[in-house]
Amino acid sequence: MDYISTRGEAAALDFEGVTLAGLASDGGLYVPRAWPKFTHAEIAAMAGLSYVELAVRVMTPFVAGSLTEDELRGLCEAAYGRFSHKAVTPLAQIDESNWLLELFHGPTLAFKDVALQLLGHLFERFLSNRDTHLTIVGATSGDTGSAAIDAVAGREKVDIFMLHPDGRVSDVQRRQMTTVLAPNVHNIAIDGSFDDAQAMVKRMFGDPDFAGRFTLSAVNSINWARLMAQIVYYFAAALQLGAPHRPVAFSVPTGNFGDVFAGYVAAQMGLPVARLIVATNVNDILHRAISAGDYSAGSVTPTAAPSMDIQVSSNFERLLFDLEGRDGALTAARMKGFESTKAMQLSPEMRAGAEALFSSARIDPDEMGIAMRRAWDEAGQMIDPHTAIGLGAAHRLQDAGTIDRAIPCVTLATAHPSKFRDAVERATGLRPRLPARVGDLFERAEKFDKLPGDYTTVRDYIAERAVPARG
Ligand SMILES: Cc1ncc(COP(=O)(O)O)c(C=O)c1O
Ligand SMILES: N[C@@H](CCOP(=O)(O)O)C(=O)O
Repeated sequence: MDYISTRGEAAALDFEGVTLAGLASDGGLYVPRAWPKFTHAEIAAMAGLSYVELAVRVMTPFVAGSLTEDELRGLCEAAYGRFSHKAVTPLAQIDESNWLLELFHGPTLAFKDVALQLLGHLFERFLSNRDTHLTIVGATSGDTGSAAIDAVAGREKVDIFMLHPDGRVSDVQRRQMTTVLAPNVHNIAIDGSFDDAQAMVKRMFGDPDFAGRFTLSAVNSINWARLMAQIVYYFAAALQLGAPHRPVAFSVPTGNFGDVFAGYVAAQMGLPVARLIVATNVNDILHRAISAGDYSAGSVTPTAAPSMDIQVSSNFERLLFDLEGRDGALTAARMKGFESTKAMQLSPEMRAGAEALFSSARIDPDEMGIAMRRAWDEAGQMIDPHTAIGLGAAHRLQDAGTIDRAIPCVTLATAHPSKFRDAVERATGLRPRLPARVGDLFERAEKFDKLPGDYTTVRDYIAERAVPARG
């Protein structure tokens, strides 16, 4: 399998190459040259497999040439052995038409663990034969940071520099990052939003004074390996609900468009996905893009679902590339236009292409609260604000008849409610308890530095501490 850049200029790489590179050198994102396909019979034969075996089946086409099936199995066993539920991503039914896909049984209680636990092992495997020290630079609105830090803390040959927006992550999220005192972990709180942090990270990859001095990599969903691992749980959920003999819809709380793009890939691979609901909070660029073709970034409004307080969604570029007929030059021109004006209109053909699979909804705070209370009152399920936005969107589109109630609809439960205790308590009057596995999080010392939201200051801070590339 080889991978090409959405902007058409960077050299094609194999799976090992894209995992270590993170972002393509032309500023684009790597995607497989063609989507691998499974037949109906191949998907039917996946029913009943353990999560690890399913992961091996689904991901083998993507890693071909870089890992053997047995090597991939070993890495998946190590990654998913740390989950607290045997099913890894269990399903919970909440009414006749709706299910929650619980993606929060990993070490840091959010869906990011599913991909980042594996990514930590992939880095170690690919670095084992190289005389290279990896410098990971990442941006987080809370969950990617904690999951990535857990996955790489203490590993040799890796340093991680994680930027989070100061004061805009929950106390649990912040402490899950800042109480990890391993010497290879560097937390930076920047004055600004997640989008500011993400823009700085992307700029570092393209900055010759910086990128040329270090071996940079990414843990954000710009790194293809992140998305690859997230495809698996769409298969896991759909197979349990009758796929491939029955289509299944998914509602996905969305910020950087990574999780829902993994669902899109599952559909390209042959999984019968009836519909993908793009569920946003008031930071609704993706809802406007899907429903009206308007991909224009406004300013970011802090909300009770802070991990989705995003107005520039990295992975939308991967969808644009497909909607543009996989034309790298057209995609590059679109993205450069967006980078300078912060606005982009989708053509009628692109809108039609997106609408064939995606629907969207923007869920405001009161509707989010209603979804939380309803899940608790009707199904005894305490859900986090992000999950509530997904579930609220599913309810809205079912009530409108856009999603047929006869089709099972799976909302991705992306975080454990205890990560957002204050928001859950405000909405429901119930305060979720922290699971025992987070231990003495609130007794531990924190370590992080605060920096202004200024690119040069942040870049120089990292450059002073990172290990230079050899040779
Ligand atoms: C809890 C939670 N839900 C949803 C999202 C949105 O996922 P994505 O950015 O992949 O769209 C995030 C962060 O990305 C998150 O941390
Ligand atoms: N919500 C995310 C934002 C970063 O998204 P990513 O999926 O691209 O890493 C977070 O929790 O940090």
